Amino acid sequence: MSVADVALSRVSQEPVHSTAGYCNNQAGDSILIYLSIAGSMIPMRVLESDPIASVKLRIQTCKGFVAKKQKLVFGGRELARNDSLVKDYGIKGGNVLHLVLKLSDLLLITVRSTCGKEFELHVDRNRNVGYLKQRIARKGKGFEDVDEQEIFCNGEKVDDQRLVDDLCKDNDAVIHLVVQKSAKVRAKPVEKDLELSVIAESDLDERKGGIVGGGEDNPEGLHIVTNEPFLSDIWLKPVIVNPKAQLPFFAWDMINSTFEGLQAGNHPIRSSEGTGGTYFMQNKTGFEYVSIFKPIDEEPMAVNNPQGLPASINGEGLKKGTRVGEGAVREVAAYVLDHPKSGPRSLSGEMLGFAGVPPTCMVQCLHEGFNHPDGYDCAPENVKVGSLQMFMKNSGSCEDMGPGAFPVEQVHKITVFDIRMANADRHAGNILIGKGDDGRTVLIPIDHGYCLPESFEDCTFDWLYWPQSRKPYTPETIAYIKSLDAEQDIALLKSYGLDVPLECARTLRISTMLLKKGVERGLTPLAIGSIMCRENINKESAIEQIVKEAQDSLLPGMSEAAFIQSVSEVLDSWLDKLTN
Ligand SMILES: Nc1ncnc2c1ncn2[C@@H]1O[C@H](COP(=O)(O)OP(=O)(O)OP(=O)(O)O)[C@@H](O)[C@H]1O
Repeated sequence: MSVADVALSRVSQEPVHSTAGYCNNQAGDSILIYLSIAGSMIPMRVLESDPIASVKLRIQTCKGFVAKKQKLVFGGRELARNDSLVKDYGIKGGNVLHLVLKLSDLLLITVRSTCGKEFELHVDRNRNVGYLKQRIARKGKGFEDVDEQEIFCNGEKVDDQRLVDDLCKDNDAVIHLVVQKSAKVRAKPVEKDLELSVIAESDLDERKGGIVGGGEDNPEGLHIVTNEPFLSDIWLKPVIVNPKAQLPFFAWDMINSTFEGLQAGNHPIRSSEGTGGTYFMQNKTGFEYVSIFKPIDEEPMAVNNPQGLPASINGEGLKKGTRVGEGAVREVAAYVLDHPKSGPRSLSGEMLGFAGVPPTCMVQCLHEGFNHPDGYDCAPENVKVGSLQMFMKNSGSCEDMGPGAFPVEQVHKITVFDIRMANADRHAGNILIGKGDDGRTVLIPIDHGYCLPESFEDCTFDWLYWPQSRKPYTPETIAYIKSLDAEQDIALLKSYGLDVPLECARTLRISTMLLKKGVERGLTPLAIGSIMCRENINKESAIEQIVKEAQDSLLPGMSEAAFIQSVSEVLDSWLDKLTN
């Protein structure tokens, strides 16, 4: 069921007393709230003592939206804690909850040959069968000629105009792709994705050298428009605040490929997942995604947010201690601070750091394909500023499977990053699952718009509940943690022109300190992470209490350094009590 399928009437101005058609619950402390989704209002009865998880389950039962694909927002705050109660969030009768659905746009299609070789394709579910054939053809190996491919679904030939999404509607359907003269490909939907199995009539794959990637274009040269910006209706250039902090070559490659894609007429594709405006940017062939663009004016609660979230009243973002419009800067900061084991990356340095945050930079981009609710022309006010992040090939997110299979060191690198950055948005959907060169599972952390908040209130880490977080850090990871230096990190951000407000710099100092002191005492990721996260929404975390105690012990007018020293002492005695 898609959002558009929810044909619901708007809420009436009068309180609604009839329960006909509602998600109903008759118990004593029940209240009537409204769910706002895609411009419609759904009345719904819940108990004030209901956990948020039950509210989501009720929405699932009544409306068919799977609970883990739901994001609920009330009063400018995401109801991120499933075990917290409706009343904990201050929700009262008559209140409106905004429901955002995290629908996956990309289908992972696995093409498997009888020789045991396979390749994967990511295809937007809104593309048609003709496009799917072209993607298969680009992989070579006997499929080159699109005209030789025929796709059958439930015994009927599917024409090229049919949407890929339609092929996955019926989970029992078997789809066949017949490649005339050479091979057959059979496909069946596997949960949300599609698996194609190739039944070659000969050992064609072998003769052609096996199944490998389709020789992606590797555009050379720079195609960034650097002269007058508004001569063209397409515009993309990096935002470089400090000219001395140059962009590495791989960031330029990403920007160039993205620009070529736009120039070739390949429009940004808006993700239906997530609470903000997030766009998949294509390369010039239109067959590959190159990057992810997140404009600041389309962030959750920002004025041009396309997901229907109301604008923030006081400027505060969806998570406590963050501000609307700062998400892109935080995304860039997260990449800059995720330095490799060898230290902060230099120009020729490694692309990925310790945790593997995808390369991210700040850009400005003009294109009609973004959300322009007031209309579009090639005017300066329509230029969007935002973060551009490298698209990472993946087979879904950690939300799609149980955590048992994730390698310990992959989970640990993310725990280090999240604690250090006091990440307020680390749910399993924000970790993609990729494959390293050696074929092993790699976890890819994304979505860092709520890192380094001004306070620790909303820090939550899904990995706290994963078995890997109970295992101690390895000596290599401990060595990396010991090498971290918050003062150097703050200076590094400044060298990129990213001015860190005092409160955010303080967060970085305290969280780095907690991480270092924690490993010195042999604590596990679970033990350290639990100090940073609230057990429930109304109980302050240990780190919040420590910060408060340090603040209380300070005399007015004392320096930041004195404050940090005070936090250090309180933290030491807290940890001593914990470990003795
Ligand atoms: N670097 C990336 N590589 C590949 N896919 C990505 C990348 N970044 C984001 N995506 C895809 O885009 C989707 C939306 O991105 P993201 O979660 O960052 O958006 P958001 O609006 O900030 O979401 P949220 O509501 O979780 O905060 C992701 O679920 C993922 O499928």
